[in-house]
Amino acid sequence: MIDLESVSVELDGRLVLDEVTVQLDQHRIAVIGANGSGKSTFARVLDGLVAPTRGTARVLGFDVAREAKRMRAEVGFVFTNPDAQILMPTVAEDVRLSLKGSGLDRSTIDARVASVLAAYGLAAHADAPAYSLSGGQKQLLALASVLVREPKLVIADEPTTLLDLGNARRIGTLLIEELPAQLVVVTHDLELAARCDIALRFHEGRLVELGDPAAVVERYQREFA
Ligand SMILES: Nc1ncnc2c1ncn2[C@@H]1O[C@H](COP(=O)(O)OP(=O)(O)OP(=O)(O)O)[C@@H](O)[C@H]1O
Repeated sequence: MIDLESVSVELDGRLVLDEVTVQLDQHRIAVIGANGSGKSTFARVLDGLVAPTRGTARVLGFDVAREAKRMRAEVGFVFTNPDAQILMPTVAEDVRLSLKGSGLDRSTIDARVASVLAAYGLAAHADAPAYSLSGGQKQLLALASVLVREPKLVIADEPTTLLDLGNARRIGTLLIEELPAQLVVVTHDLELAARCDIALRFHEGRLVELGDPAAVVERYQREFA
């Protein structure tokens, strides 16, 4: 459950989120809108990466400003650029790092890492250097490293932007149809947005529309017709 009450964010003295109030319990939540409209800032508030300047934000029952550390144990954030989150030299080590401190025993960790690498088509690259992967494979690795922790909520900021059509479809289907967790996806891919359960549209820092994704997408497209 996501519950924002009059959340405003000011960065460098500029209002980038303006009094956002919203409650969301849908499984697949799309966030759309023009460049600079505040989508990424909204996503970062949900993960505690950006603190509200005013208002309160609760995610999975946690106050994001005061309980960010506990909340992050349950939330996975996927960045647009996978290089921002790939930390370890090899593919398998990067996935394994996500389970550090999980309290799981070694054989359970081995099994989880192997199963996630297989699920994302990366098993053959397990011992390869992460830098040797293609952009799409890196995005798959970034996702695998987040999802191996089995978060309850996944926040993905434009996860298909860097991908070719095949990989974008593959990741889109994985996120929309296969991911067990709740998903918030910030995207310019309006087809992907339309496949969600609800869409939110931001404009100049304000949440200007939310509802049936096909209808929200259609009205957005009509503005540019
Ligand atoms: N750290 C920062 N300091 C100052 N301004 C910022 C900062 N981060 C973002 N902004 C500004 O806040 C506004 C909203 O940015 P945000 O990244 O949330 O938009 P967005 O809708 O995700 O855009 P895009 O589609 O281009 O990714 C922009 O005008 C941006 O320049």
